[in-house]
Amino acid sequence: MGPIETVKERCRKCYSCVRNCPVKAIKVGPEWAEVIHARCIGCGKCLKACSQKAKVIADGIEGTRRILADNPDVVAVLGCSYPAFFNDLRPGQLVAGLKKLGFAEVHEGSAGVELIAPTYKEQIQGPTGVPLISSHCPTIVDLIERHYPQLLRNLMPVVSPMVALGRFLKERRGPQTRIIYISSCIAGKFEVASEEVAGAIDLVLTYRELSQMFRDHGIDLTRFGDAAFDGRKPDAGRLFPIGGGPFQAFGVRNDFLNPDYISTGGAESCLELVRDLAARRITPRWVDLRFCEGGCIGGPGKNNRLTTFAKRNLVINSYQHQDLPYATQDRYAQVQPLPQVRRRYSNKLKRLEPPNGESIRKILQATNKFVEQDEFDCGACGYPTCREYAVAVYQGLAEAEMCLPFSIKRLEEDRVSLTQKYELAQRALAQEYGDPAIIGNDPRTLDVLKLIRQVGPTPTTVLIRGESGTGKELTARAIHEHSNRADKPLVTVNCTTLTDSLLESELFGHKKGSFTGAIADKKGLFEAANGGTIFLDEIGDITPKLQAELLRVLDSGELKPVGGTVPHKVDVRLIAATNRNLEDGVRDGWFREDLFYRLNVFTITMPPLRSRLESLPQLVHHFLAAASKRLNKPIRGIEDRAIAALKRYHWPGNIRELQNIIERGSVLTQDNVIRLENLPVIFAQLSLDSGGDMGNGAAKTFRDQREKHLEQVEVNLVRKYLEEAGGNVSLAARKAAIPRRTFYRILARHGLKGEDFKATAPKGQ
Ligand SMILES: Nc1ncnc2c1ncn2[C@@H]1O[C@H](COP(=O)(O)OP(=O)(O)OP(=O)(O)O)[C@@H](O)[C@H]1O
Repeated sequence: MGPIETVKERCRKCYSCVRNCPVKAIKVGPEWAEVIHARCIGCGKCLKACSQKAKVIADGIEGTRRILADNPDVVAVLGCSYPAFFNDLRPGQLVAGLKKLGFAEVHEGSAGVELIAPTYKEQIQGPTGVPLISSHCPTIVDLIERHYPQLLRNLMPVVSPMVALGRFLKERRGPQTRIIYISSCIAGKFEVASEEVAGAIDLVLTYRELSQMFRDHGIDLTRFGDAAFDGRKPDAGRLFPIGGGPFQAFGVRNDFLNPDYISTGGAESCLELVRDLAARRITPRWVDLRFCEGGCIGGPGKNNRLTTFAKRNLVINSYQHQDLPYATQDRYAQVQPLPQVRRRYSNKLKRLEPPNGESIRKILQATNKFVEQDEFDCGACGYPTCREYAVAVYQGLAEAEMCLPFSIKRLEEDRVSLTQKYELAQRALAQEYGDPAIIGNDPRTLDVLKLIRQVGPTPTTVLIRGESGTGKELTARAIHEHSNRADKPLVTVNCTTLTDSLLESELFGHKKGSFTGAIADKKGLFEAANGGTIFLDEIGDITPKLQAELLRVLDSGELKPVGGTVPHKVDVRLIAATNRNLEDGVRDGWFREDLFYRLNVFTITMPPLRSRLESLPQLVHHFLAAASKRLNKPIRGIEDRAIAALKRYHWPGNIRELQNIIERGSVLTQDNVIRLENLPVIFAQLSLDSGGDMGNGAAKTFRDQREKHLEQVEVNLVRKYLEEAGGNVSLAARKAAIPRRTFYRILARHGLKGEDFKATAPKGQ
């Protein structure tokens, strides 16, 4: 149990505490980041850094309540820095409030400074041997005991003013006295529990906790009159909490040019100085260090909005105006005999095993850092460099997911891999339940069917070429069906959906540990297709590196998984497809010539739909039947004028586009017959351009034809606006820039309704 605890449920693992902890005393686990008490120096940086308030100071309120309830003789000591934090109250009001809470006496902690001053003076002025480091800041003591034990003998062998005063008070009042020290310092909570000084102070309460107690008891200090302090009245000790204050308090004459005496505060400066001392780069006589910026007035135990300088002024002011109410009791009048103030320190360093170079290399590689340039030292993990982070991972303080660039990349890879798996699953379903028939009775489709029948039963590699949506995959399936491998798997891979490295491992498999995330051996798709066929769709999109590997597999018939050393035989027939011009690729250098010739053994070129329009009606009826089944809707047929319009289109998306249009029309039709109106607007236009029948009988005369044309233009426009507006008539009227009522009239004239267009939100058709 230490002074800083973690509220696990609040921790969001943002690593802010890791980033801000000067001694890296935070261990990040799978769910939260917690303080390692043996390494913690109680500086409170993590408290300030945690926006979620997941780091909290061990509560002192409950303990104080218990002590007050069980003992009649409880003394409150206000830490030296209190004038900087309770600036909106008179000190006498604070004393009155503390007495109201049940404290028997109230003392100023700065009185403790006088108790240690003689020993300090003696030490500083005597032969020192090594540079002395003041020991009144418990964070500095912890820093040296836990992280720089080589400086133990530099630590001033004297207790802090807090402990000295605690001992003094107990000696004067008897051991039944309980002493609560109220401070800005949370490391003091640590200090009072340490073996060397145990018993002097019973509990340390922060200023914030004291304020909370006043609130809990409904005590409004501003209404209180002044009560007097009971202890010894301090003098220069009041300057102790600010940087440089101890010089004054201990009567050390300091000149800023004198390198013998140094006073500094703040984590950075203190760490720098401690490192300098540890490395013997400087040899002053005495250094006065406070881990908090500006001294104890920068302590984390209570926030107020004042700057360090304003707080410093308040402390100086309290020293200069010695008019506080005091009623020093007789037993404290004499400072002699002084309490025992000497103390020793112990080595509390918990050395964690350092990793060797090989372990660091492995950890770095596990987060995609293979060469020095991969080490960004971005600091997002909380460690300033990737190497320090790797050491932390080795020592169990950090985990791989903390590396942000690595995690982002892995998420991206996972996304791509899931997309691929989803596609594979979809294709498998289509294979299982889809209709593999190749429809068409035009000469070019019949040629394709003939080639399929010829090449199917052979082991020959086939390259299928053609525009998108012309049926390349369907053809690949038909070849497999016609082969003597039909009872073996057909594995389809879309080469565009995977990154190069992922595709290689998907195709050829990988060995455990061969790259990040390769947590076990994995078989590749080539192996899954063993005995059957592999269909590599969009083969024109694979990189030259993978082209080389593919060529090697095709030539040798042997497979080597990523990270593996031993190749093994596979018996797989390859069918590849592309809509890219591979000859251009060979010429421009993005496709290997040798692979091109290896694939181009038997080529089937799929004709575009616009060159086999004779088969369009047959295809339409095929897709109608399929849509009818899928939509569970008894579609009876399609109007002739709709077929005629379909035939006039140039079909850039080929058969897939036709299939989609028929499915859309099947959704839209209200009488189970697909009409021209159920097709995208462009088809009505095509029908019009052909001078075709608009559906109301033949158009004979010029006047009739013009009338019909104009009407049809109007219908088309209105339908377009309605489609764009997703059936919302008001919106469609606004888009058309005509009054809503006029728009309604036009709709009524053509028998159109807004709701018929609800499912036809704009698709750019
Ligand atoms: N002749 C055909 N008869 C029946 N359906 C066909 C025909 N040609 C294509 N299709 C259908 O059209 C859709 C597209 O076909 P396929 O996926 O095979 O085309 P593709 O050329 O491989 O397309 P892409 O290049 O975009 O991968 C599929 O649903 C397929 O079933």
